[in-house]
Parts: sequence; structure tokens; C-alpha cells
Amino acid sequence: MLEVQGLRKVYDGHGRRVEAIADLTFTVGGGEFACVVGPSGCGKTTLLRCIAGLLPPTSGQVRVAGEPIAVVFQEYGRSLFPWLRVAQNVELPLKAAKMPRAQRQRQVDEALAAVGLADAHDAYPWQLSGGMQQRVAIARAIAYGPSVLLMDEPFAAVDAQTRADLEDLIRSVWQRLGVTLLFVTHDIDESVYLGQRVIVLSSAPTRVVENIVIDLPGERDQLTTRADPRFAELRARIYAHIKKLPSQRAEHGSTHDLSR
Ligand SMILES: Nc1ncnc2c1ncn2[C@@H]1O[C@H](COP(=O)(O)OP(=O)(O)OP(=O)(O)O)[C@@H](O)[C@H]1O
Repeated sequence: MLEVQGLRKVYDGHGRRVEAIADLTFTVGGGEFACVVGPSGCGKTTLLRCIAGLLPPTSGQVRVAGEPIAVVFQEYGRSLFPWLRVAQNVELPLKAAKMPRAQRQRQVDEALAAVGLADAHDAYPWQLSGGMQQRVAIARAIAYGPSVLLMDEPFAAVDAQTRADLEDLIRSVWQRLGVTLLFVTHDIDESVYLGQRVIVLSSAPTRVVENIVIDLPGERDQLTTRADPRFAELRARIYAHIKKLPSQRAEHGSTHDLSR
């Protein structure tokens, strides 16, 4: 279980003070798949970094029952080591945890099989497509056996077809492993397709605008789920919330398609 209580984060330094997170409180149940969606620059990455312990909150608390936590970032290209083979990349955190070699190998094998890369052990990351590299990053995260998996816009940098495949992959990995999953995205459709619940955030300084249960059938697929009238209702409801929110980036003169 993951509990965020009264979380606030203010960046203060170099003469610039930014209140990124005003006040966030929510809970993700054990084994639940929750998505966080919000406008660009609203503080989603800041939230994940606070939960992962990579950034100290200004105030409030994050409680995680059952360590460890693993994080998958958007930029798989920068998170994999190009001089290490796929299996070595996946093994790295297990080595750091001083896991015995035989157990390491078993967990690496299982993780690569779970993401459909059982035959890519000896490849280098740069020999793989973007989608396959992101699978390696997912394998590395799950090899460690985390009870909580945090994902920060992990599919934002791949093409639409690969993205759909990765969405289905992550749902099957989640169902298989029973991890608690918090998935950050700015893509409303993706949040509805993936999650059992969607937490909608306001623009920065961010707060929870709505916490919506996604009451779509548990078995999802790209065609029937997205064609379900309930899917359209849920996405419209979230879209209406987000459209009302001013985007942080608007000040830089760019607009963002939040609906894909
Ligand atoms: N290290 C930092 N120092 C100062 N301000 C920061 C820092 N990191 C983020 N911010 C500011 O905090 C706010 C939230 O940023 P954050 O990256 O968490 O948002 P986001 O929702 O993840 O953005 P995006 O949708 O672009 O991924 C923004 O105004 C940003 O400029």
C-alpha cells in the first residue's frame, strides 16, 4: 500500500521559488493499478520523485508498506548503460543488493521472459528498438521484486503502435506480479485504458481535483475497451476537468494536446 499524506513540495534555490505541489493526499491500495494524470508541468515528476525517496518533501508524508520501490522513467535511452548487455543491465540493481549469483540469474531470466525478451540477453541496448529498450527498463525494475512500481510517462517517447503494445504488456506484468502500480501520464486515454483508478491533478501548485474509479471490465484490450461507451464517458469526464485547468507551459506560448 502507498499512502501520500499532506504532501507539499517547494523548490527553493538560485533565487527562484516554485511551489510545485500544494497539498496532495491519496492512497493506492496493495496490488492496485492507479494512474495520475494532470496538465504539463503540474508536478507529476516531482510527486514520483518524492514517493521514490529521490527528493525530500517540504512537508507531509509518504508511507509505503513493504519495500522496495522501483521506478521506470520516460527516458529509457538514458537509463540503460550502453556498454552493458541487456542481461547485465537488468542484473545491475540485483548485484548492488548483493544477491547471490544463481538467484540473480534466475530473476534476470524471469524478468526478461515476463517482458517478452527472453532471447535478448546478450544484445546491447543500442541494438534494440525504442520499445524493446523500454521493455529492458521494465524488466530491470521488476527483476528486483518490488512491491511498488512507479512509472513516469514511460511510453511517451515511442510510436503509437509500440505504445499500445507496451500498455498491454504493463497490464499483464501487473496482473502477473500483483504489484502496487502508480503510473504517471499526461495522456487521458492511456490513464483510463490502464488504471483501476485515475487521480486527476490540477496545474501547479498541484492538488487532487478528482479521484475516479475506472469501472471498466478487468480484461482490457485496445479495440473493445477503447470502443466501450463507458470508456468515452470516463475520458470525457477527465478531459473536462483538465481543460478547465491552465497549463503551466501556456506561459511559454505552447499548447498541449492532453487527449492524444
Ligand atoms: N529542480 C527544480 N527546481 C526548481 N523548479 C523545479 C524543479 N523541478 C521541477 N520544477 C518546477 O516544478 C513544477 C513541476 O514540475 P514537474 O517536472 O514535477 O511537472 P510534471 O507534471 O512532471 O511536468 P511534465 O508534464 O512536463 O512532465 C514546474 O513548475 C517546474 O518548473
